[in-house]
Amino acid sequence: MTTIAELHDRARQRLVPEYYDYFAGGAADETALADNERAFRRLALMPRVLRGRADRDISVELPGARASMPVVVAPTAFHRLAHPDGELATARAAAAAGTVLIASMAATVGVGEMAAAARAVDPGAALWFQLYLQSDTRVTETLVRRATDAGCSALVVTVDSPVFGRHERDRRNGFADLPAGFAAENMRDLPGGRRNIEMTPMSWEHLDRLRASTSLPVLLKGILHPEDAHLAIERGADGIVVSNHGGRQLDAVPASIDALPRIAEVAGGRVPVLLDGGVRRGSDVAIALALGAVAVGVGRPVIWGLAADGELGVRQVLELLREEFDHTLALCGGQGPADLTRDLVTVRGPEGGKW
Ligand SMILES: Cc1cc2nc3c(=O)[nH]c(=O)nc-3n(C[C@H](O)[C@H](O)[C@H](O)COP(=O)(O)O)c2cc1C
Ligand SMILES: CCCCC(=O)C(=O)O
Repeated sequence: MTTIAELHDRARQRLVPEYYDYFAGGAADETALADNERAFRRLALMPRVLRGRADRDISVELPGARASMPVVVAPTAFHRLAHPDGELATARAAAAAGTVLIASMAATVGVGEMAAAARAVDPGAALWFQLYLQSDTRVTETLVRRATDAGCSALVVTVDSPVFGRHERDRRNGFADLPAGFAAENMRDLPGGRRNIEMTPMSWEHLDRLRASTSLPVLLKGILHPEDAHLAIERGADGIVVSNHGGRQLDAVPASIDALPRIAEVAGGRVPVLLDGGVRRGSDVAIALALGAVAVGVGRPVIWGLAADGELGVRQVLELLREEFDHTLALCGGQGPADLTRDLVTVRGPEGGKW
């Protein structure tokens, strides 16, 4: 397999069709889903010449972790629907790639087991834990404790989901919940049961409470409005993930990459800004970094790798992105991520719309 697109094709052939639709689908008309990828194709890189060096270093410093490349694994639910090894395979592959795995609260393997699988590959493996704040604060506290005990080095609170997105493929397929035999293992023994992950409206005060209850860095995932980035930083967030949830929440939103520049401007380097949504090529990673991200997350590509070939497939996805990003950096005349500056990105077509 030489591209993520090929792994996607293989995954499509292998997956149960209803599960494929769950993973691949977006909300409503899937406008945002499609635009996440298309928006990258509307942008271009303006390479610099005669300043290259052969000793490139693509590692990046992130909250509670150093990653071997500016690509991390975005949190996605229900990996055992993609492959019997589920999140264990994903965790091993992320550890082998030396990058951060953001464990989903809705994982079908508990975060402790994921961490153990990752650390068997690399004792220094870094995991973050993604969280939907629950209205019962005891549930949230227990989840934070489980993540902390597992050695997670940051929390990622998903803030774009006051309600579930309208996944119309799932409605058509009658896919409403995890099938029998699978469970959201992080919810084990919690009130509400293992299947019952709540998405409910939350406020900045809930976040204050979470921050007061943990010493872990807290990143907010799912910010698109620059004013929310401003508020997040004011309220002490340790990082921002610009994301439209892979086009699975509100459909009428911009592509993640189109929302990034203004948020990066607001952040002004005070906190790290990450981005996810539509990253399929190393050049997408380079564009996101040039527009102000310190790293990107990949969601579906990891699932395609997992469904195509388990741990090996996920490793392939991550190594393809590493190779492609490093290659792009070289072609742009860069030695490291810091060389990818905003002036390197342009909109396709003649500048100003005229030759
Ligand atoms: C099948 C699937 C499940 C997801 N589950 C979660 C989740 O449990 N928590 C979360 O914060 N985001 C979740 N996301 C969103 C991803 O973290 C990420 O924002 C998105 O997938 C990025 O877009 P990409 O798939 O184009 O890379 C999910 C996305 C997909 C596709
Ligand atoms: C309770 C599962 C949430 C998964 C999710 O965030 C998604 O499917 O987008």
